[in-house]
Amino acid sequence: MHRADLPLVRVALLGAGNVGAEVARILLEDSEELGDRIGARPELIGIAVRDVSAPRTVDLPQELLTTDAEALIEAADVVVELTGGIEPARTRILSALRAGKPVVSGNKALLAQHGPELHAAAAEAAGTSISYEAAVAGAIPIVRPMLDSLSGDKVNRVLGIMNGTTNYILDQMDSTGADFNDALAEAQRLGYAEADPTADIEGHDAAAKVAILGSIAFHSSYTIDDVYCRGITGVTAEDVEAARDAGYVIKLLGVAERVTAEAHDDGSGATAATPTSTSAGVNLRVVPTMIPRQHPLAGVRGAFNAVFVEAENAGELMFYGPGAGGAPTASAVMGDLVAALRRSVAGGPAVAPSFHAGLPATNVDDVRTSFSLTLLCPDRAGVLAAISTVFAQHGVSISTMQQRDLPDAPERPGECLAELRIVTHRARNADLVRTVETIRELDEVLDLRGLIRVESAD
Ligand SMILES: NC(=O)c1ccc[n+]([C@@H]2O[C@H](COP(=O)([O-])OP(=O)(O)OC[C@H]3O[C@@H](n4cnc5c(N)ncnc54)[C@H](O)[C@@H]3O)[C@@H](O)[C@H]2O)c1
Ligand SMILES: N[C@@H](CCO)C(=O)O
Ligand code: NA
Repeated sequence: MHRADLPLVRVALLGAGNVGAEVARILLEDSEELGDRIGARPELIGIAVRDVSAPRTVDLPQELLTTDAEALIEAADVVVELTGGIEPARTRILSALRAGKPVVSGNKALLAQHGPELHAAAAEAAGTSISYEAAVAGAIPIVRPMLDSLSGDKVNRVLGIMNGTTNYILDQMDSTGADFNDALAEAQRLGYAEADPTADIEGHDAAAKVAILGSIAFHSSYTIDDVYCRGITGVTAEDVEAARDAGYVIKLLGVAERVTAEAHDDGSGATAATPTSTSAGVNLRVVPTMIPRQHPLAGVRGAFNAVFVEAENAGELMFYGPGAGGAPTASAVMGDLVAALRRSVAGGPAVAPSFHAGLPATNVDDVRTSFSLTLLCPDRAGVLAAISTVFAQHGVSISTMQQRDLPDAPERPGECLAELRIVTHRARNADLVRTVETIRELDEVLDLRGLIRVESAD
């Protein structure tokens, strides 16, 4: 068909911030080429903003700006939501879906909290869809490969660096020896972290992405409340240095993994002290984790993201690239928009993701990982025996123990102290927590620090 004869599709854009302004730019610059790809020319009919006179990162035609988002949605064929937050984004998306209009969104906070409701609304209005590639790891294609390319496989684990701000901070701490506060200040100066970086450094942003990706990977609906979440504010320069000395790097990992009822044997011969009848399900968590320097995720530097997928038939896959930023995230939004419009042009109902499996989210108590911890002790006979007895009592098996003598420690002038770095075999989280509580009470232990999970230690 000649370009001039292509039908028009009316696109409403909600939000003209970092990502929205870039989406508007691409739509305005590339609409003819995109029209050829879609078979209909996308026409940006308006951009809903809060303040039409606010400064923008991209020069946008003033006549497209409006504060009446509802009228704009009403007039459109497809809606792109890039305002963020729960309301009014949720209500606006629901009204568009109920009117049969496809929606593209980057709103991870909303998807991680109200995903089931939004998917249900899309499914009820046959022919429509909600797409959100931008919501997980920005530009990296991961949502659609999980939905489509891996839909015939069985995913066992998804492991990712899904927050650029925290990866930048941990990378700075690792490569320059900076402490947490200095690295955070640098991340803010470079514009990676928000002025209020809480959602990034406390792990909430990554937890939202784990809920979204875990739902797709395991064909079950999860929300952010199902994700056990620990941020990086407690990670010290000493932890990072100790990890480096032992051949590891600390990353904030988002994990969604299949838990089977049989996954109890750690290969060490130790018997767990508490019953371990784990029910099958999926564990979802965000935790600072030591990973070996040779692991593919260890090489993910700066503000980059990566997602590592282990699937039964595909084996190990890694998806890597920019996880944030206006133009990169706009690329993911545009991919979803083109795909949704191609479907509309072709006709027929949209294909909904399947969440039929209903695998329950499991409690973190039953998760089995290795742990690293450092103890400060007096250097005298019987100390090691007392400590290792507590580990044995709780069924936690020690994999490696390194001793460093500290003859001049300020804690006890004139006394010989030793620092013990212990890495355990895989153990249940609950058993490890009890071990640590008991060890803290021992007279032989002056300090316990650097308690961090370890991936792939045995
Ligand atoms: N920036 C990134 O790198 C990135 C990456 C992935 C996903 N996302 C997601 O994309 C979305 C947009 O992110 P952003 O970085 O562009 O945020 P932003 O804060 O730069 O932009 C949001 C814009 O929406 C406007 N807005 C807020 N409420 C509104 C309302 N009720 N009506 C009209 N306009 C309203 C704000 O004034 C602001 O200009 C968010 O959901 C975010 O989580 C962002
Ligand atoms: N704040 C997020 C933006 C992308 O979701 C990050 O640092 O990765
Ligand atoms: Na993505």
